[in-house]
Amino acid sequence: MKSEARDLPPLIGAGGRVKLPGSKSISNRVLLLAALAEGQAEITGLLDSDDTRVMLAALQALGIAVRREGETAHVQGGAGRFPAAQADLFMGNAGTAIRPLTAALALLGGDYALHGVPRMHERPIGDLVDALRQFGCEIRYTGQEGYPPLHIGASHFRLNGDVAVRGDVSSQFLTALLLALPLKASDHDIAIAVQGELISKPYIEITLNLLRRFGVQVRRTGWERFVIPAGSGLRSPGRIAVEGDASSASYFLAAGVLGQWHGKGAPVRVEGVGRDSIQGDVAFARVLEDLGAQVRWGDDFIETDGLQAGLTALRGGDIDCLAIPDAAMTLAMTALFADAPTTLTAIGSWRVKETDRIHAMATELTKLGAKVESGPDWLRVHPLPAVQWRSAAIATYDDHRMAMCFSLASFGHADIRILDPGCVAKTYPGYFDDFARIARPVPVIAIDGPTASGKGSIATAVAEALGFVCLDSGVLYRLTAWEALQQGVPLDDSDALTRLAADLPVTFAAGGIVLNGHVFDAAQLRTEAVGQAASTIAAIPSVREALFALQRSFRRAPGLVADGRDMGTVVFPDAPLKVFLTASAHSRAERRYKQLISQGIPAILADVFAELELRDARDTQRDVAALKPAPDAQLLDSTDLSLEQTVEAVLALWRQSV
Ligand SMILES: Nc1ncnc2c1ncn2[C@@H]1O[C@H](COP(=O)(O)OP(=O)(O)OP(=O)(O)O)[C@@H](O)[C@H]1O
Ligand SMILES: Nc1ccn([C@@H]2O[C@H](COP(=O)(O)O)[C@@H](O)[C@H]2O)c(=O)n1
Repeated sequence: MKSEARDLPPLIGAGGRVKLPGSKSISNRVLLLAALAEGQAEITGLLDSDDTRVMLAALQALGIAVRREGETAHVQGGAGRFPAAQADLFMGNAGTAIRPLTAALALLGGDYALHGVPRMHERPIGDLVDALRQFGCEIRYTGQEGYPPLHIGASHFRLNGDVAVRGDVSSQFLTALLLALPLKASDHDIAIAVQGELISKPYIEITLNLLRRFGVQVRRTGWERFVIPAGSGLRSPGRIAVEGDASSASYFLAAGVLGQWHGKGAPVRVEGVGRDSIQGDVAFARVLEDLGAQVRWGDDFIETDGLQAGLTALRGGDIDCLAIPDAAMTLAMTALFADAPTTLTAIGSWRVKETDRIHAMATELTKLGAKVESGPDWLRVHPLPAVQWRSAAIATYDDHRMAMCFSLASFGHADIRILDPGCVAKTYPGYFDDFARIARPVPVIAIDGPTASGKGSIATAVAEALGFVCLDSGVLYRLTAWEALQQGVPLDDSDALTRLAADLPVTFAAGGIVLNGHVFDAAQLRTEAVGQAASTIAAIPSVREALFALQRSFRRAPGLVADGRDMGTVVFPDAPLKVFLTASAHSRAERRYKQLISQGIPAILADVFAELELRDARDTQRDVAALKPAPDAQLLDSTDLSLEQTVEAVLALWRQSV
């Protein structure tokens, strides 16, 4: 089931610390090794995500006793066998679970069915199956040849020289064999010969490192031949800690660079990986450093802090990503902010990941306005100038890394909506909450209140004092009403009014409002007829919805002051300062009366008062986005304050809030 879309506020900076969730690659390898080993294992820092749950559920279905307490799991090893000789195993879309389990089950033999989500059935496994068949394993494709689902039958284990496995499609095939073959190496050396250039070598390093922890010393000749020595057997190390996930670290490390030079930021530190990490994706931080980022390394942390002295943007260039296929996706995002095109090479494996990531990345970057080129195993991303950014709803293709990567687009100059953000549960269920904790959104001062309370005048003065952008949201309702009156659209024709609002041909230039390509005399909007019509159509939910994105598009660095009726309650609910500005009805009527007269618009005070009360009633009593203070709004009564005093009061509240 798809999750609800998530709108990300544009960001002006980033700063803080993130404790990384456990590494997916380490978690699933350690779980399998512990399940097959002799003895009990206590695994700390274990990742809790879809992919690790899939592995845990499979191991339990295979009869392994696992007790979980938060991030710690206690596994009673099966000492080289699974108690259940028969099982039906759902593998979701977890490549790190299905591949090594297939190898272990096939070598042990039994009656096992392995299947997953539809995408899993499109991810190749034929090279692994071919390798296992050389050992006499019985494996049958129950769907499409070369892909899951699979049925595993009896094992007629035999050794016949080196076993060949391809290394150029996925390194997980080799990992699967390395993890499972100690089960059969009691009497003989078992050798694996890798065919083709091995990709993702650092992931093989993780596998070898963890095998060592479980007592198996694999010998290797370069990256072509691996030998599991006779007499090898898996023995639990007792306690084993899982490092933080280095691929997940990449988003925060990128944020620490983009956030610092785009505005307000402090360093961003990820905790759980450091200079001695066994994960290859920590090399992402070195790549960032080469591109011009300031990076600091600790034993258990990595920190980024903007750009190196003298730089104004990250450098572009060609980057060989063979060793960092997952974290390389993050480089496609930082490339938007570089000073020259960035070409990611050796990323052919992206084609067979959770989705075709080269296609997905190119498609979604293009939506933002970026120029992107791609080939079978490469992707070139051109820098995206501020004025060319387009707001976009980003599709995530049921791929956690697509969702996490595109959170970085919120450092750009557009509004970003992430579709189906829940797909991050595969490896990082709390990602968006952690990202929000280090993100510094473009600040908004929301000023709401009744008619003629002074919102517009105060908002303009506050914006000027702070150098912020100013949005008078009432103008959008007034413009829609004005167009409706011009075109003779009845004020109860909600469909026609919604179309008018959605296609409002308006831009806001330094010289004022440009409507239908012409500078518009804003005084025409200030008549009471337009005001009443505006408040009538403002009660139509679809009209409000149609104006929503336009209002949010005003939130740009360095900040926004927005005035209206629902700025703090609906449009910018995360505004760090919300002011509800009031004044007595009498003083508001008097102010409006004086304002109209000073503008040469004839008015009668009693009429102004009556119309103001009518509009107040309509605005406060409507069903949708009714005028009311947000629960966290500061109430400010300006009845006895001058304009200047009111401005100062708002500025004082702002100073207190930052
Ligand atoms: N504190 C104040 N003291 C005296 N006059 C004020 C004060 N605040 C605003 N005014 C004046 O009141 C008039 C109405 O203010 P303004 O147009 O800013 O109100 P508003 O809340 O934006 O109204 P609307 O909702 O109708 O757009 C202006 O002439 C403005 O100068
Ligand atoms: N956020 C807003 C702003 C305005 N309205 C409606 O538009 C009318 C005109 O607004 P002014 O601030 O220019 O007077 C107003 O009476 C509201 O009905 C709104 O609903 N939400």
